[in-house]
Amino acid sequence: MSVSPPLLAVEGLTKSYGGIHAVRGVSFALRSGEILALIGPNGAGKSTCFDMLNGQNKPDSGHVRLLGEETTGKKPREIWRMGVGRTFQITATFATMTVRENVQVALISHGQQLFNLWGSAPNVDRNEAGRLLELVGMGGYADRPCGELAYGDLKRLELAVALANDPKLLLMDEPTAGMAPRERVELMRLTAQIAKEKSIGVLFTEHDMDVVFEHADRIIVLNRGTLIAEGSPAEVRGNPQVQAIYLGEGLLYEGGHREGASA
Ligand SMILES: Nc1ncnc2c1ncn2[C@@H]1O[C@H](COP(=O)(O)OP(=O)(O)OP(=O)(O)O)[C@@H](O)[C@H]1O
Repeated sequence: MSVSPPLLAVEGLTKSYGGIHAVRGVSFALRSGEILALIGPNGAGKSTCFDMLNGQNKPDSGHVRLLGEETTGKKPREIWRMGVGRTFQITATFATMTVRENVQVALISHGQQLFNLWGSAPNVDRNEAGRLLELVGMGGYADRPCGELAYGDLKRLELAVALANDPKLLLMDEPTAGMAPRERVELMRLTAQIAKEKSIGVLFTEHDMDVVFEHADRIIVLNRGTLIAEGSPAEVRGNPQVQAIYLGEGLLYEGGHREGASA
């Protein structure tokens, strides 16, 4: 009986900068529909790891596979075309375009349609853009210029833009950075709901431990480039090694002050 490969399989991923071992032999897997958080203190290697998954950085060794297909060494655009979407720490939208047009541009890009950005974009994929905006609760904002949006709304728009690619895997680098606490929980609740409905796997890094422990199905913990723990939120919270690296930050205790601490 053949076993289908996981959505994302990471094997022995390694990257050094001169004498700095940023990521050392990291391996993990992610299933469709699963929400996996990647946490660790500052300098743990989270961003380096992320950038190797989306093709922005080349590993020294190791493999990344999407549904069994090698993505290692491919360019970001090729990896995106294979079904890996991403959202950014700093929102990447066109301020002078409307909210709907921003999603249309992403849809056009996905469909590889040729167009004149300022000429015909408003007529292309209008309905699909509207549907995606409804999905993230932004239907009422469709005709507003993006530059007028509040930060939390921009993040929801960014989610709609990432979904325009119909991704199998969504990489979210600190998706709630800069948001108010209530907005953070709301954005991740929405992301988790959409991921479950559409069977999208989500890998995210996050500084807010409330968001991590509330929304992740599973957590992996990096420290100095090495994966030191992996498990359910309860398992990771109770892991003595994890507690030791976060000691003093009050991160892992129910009801403790967790705001603003480093992921
Ligand atoms: N381009 C680079 N050149 C040299 N060293 C780098 C480079 N990028 C990262 N590093 C080093 O690699 C290690 C891991 O960095 P990385 O940014 O991946 O950690 P991180 O967990 O994302 O940290 P943070 O939470 O602060 O963003 C750090 O010691 C960092 O200084």
